[in-house]
Amino acid sequence: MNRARKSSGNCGCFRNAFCLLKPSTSGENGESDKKLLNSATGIQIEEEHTPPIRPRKVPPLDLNGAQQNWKQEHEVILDAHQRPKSLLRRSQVPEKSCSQPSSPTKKTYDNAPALESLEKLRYILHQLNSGQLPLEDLKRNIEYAALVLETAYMDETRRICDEDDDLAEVTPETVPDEVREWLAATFTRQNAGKKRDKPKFKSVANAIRTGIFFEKLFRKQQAVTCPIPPEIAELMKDVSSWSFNPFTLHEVSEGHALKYVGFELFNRYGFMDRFKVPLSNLENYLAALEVGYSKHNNPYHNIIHAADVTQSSHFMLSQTGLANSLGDLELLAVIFGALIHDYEHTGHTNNFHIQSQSNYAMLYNDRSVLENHHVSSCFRLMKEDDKNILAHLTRDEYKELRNMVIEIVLATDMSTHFMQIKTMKSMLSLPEGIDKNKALCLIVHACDISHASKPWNLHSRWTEGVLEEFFRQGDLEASMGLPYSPLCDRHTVHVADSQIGFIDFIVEPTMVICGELLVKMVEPLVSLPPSDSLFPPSVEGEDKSPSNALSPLPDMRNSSVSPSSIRKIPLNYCGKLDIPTPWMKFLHENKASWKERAVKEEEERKAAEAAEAAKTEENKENGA
Ligand SMILES: Nc1nc2c(ncn2[C@@H]2O[C@@H]3COP(=O)(O)O[C@H]3[C@H]2O)c(=O)[nH]1
Repeated sequence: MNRARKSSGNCGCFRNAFCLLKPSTSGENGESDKKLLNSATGIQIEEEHTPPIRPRKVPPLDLNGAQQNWKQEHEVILDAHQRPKSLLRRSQVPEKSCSQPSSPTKKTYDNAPALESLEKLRYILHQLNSGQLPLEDLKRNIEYAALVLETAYMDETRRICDEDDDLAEVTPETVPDEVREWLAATFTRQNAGKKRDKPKFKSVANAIRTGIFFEKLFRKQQAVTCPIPPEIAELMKDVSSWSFNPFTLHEVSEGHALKYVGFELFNRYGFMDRFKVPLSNLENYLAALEVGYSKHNNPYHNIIHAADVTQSSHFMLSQTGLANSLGDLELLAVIFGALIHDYEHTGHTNNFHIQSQSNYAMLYNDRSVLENHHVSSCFRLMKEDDKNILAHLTRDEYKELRNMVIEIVLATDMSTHFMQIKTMKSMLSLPEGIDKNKALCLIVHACDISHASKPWNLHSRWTEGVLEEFFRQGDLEASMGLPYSPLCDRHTVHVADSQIGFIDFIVEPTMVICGELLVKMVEPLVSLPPSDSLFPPSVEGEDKSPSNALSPLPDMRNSSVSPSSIRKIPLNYCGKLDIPTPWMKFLHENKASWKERAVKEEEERKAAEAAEAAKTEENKENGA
């Protein structure tokens, strides 16, 4: 069999070839550009002969001659197109294996190296099964086989680009003169200014086709990442910190905190490639979310709150080791659920909607009125093709994700709070495992009220916002003749006391349970024998639902983030599991701050009451 034909071309990865296709204004010697362009892309600009691509020289490893014997026992049977059809022992091999009829005009492409590497791979398998193949040999042979297959692929690619009959697809009228001029001037480095005979149609058409071909090939190979401007990327260095400041992000991004938290986390979790999320759809979807979160100008339930809850959920997943026991779909459910969880919040409580018999209350029969609206309208948004970020999920993946996201968003309804805590407490006390969906729901719910466990500068700002939102509702209730909802009468609320109660009875118990939940879910990963991967091996009969599908996280070599930053297990210097719970420290600090303020507020109230009493007294005397 003849060997693979050699070329003088650079057969680097497709990316190199693609770069050569960029309009080159540089380059001293047009000839060398042409040669590079020809060999890397197979475009016939002027030369008739198109040299094939040469595989990088990697000497195949002789598996100490044993392989030769193995080859003597086996024969790779080729089909009519010289493609490996089967691998048979010699005794079963038919008399004459068919071979591709070679025609003088038709270019023949030699599959010998590919076949050889196929045999090698089969032999390696054979050796592996008998446990006789050293790892080093395995590595070098697989590397060689991969190179050969890449070469075969490049040759095949050239064949596609070179075929005359395809040119019919690119009809002359689709290549207007100015494009032709540009292509000739760009790809052939002829002086575009002076009059010259037109380049051959075939080479220009090839240039178009090959450019499109490599563009697609390049995109396919290139991990899709959402664009993040440098000043935002700088802030995102803290995106995995519990003290991340979403207010600063919102200011620096000029009101797009949610968009950039979405972009950053979709990049870090590799969702764009894993779920083939079209970048423009994600941009459109996040923009629509930001419009929804801004609809009612809420001082609390707005873009920044959604960004805050999403970023806090990211911390829970990536900094505690939890991500290691979750599949890609579960990770997406948490991040996506957090992004959408308060979409188009009206700035009122569910109780207000029910008492005022609002349209939403009618629509959802007084059941988790706002939460139903959030999740329903966010899935409806994706029915618009240009916002459908889940378009490329399989049917099963979509079904599974939708189910998890609905549960997560509905679980942010405070009316389910105590039931969630009670259920989780009992699950934690039992030896059986934790219901994963309930765990994810609790994580996002905890993040939804977690600002009380953030640094004071953040918590105090959130408190202002949420209470102002309560007070606006109270003003509305008063104007509607409705009784004030709890904490909504701006004239009577004791802010510090109410916050101490919020922390003591709601937030702290939730965060404590969260911490216990994380230990229960992550500890088993650490006690696995070191040879096991970080991902629990699939147990016989375990459901193979899409959410358990795990894929390696994106190659973040070009980013400041290493894959381990999502799926790292927090161990201390003794190798013991040490899950960070920064929220506990801030909860205690914030409670102490509120206690101090409560004293001051009480003093101020007393002073105000005394002054009021004195004023009343004075009025009496004057009046009397
Ligand atoms: N009292 C009090 N309630 C809060 C605070 N932050 C959030 N909440 C309430 O917790 C609820 C969580 O769910 P929502 O976001 O729908 O609405 C939130 C508010 O009603 C706070 O700082 N103080």
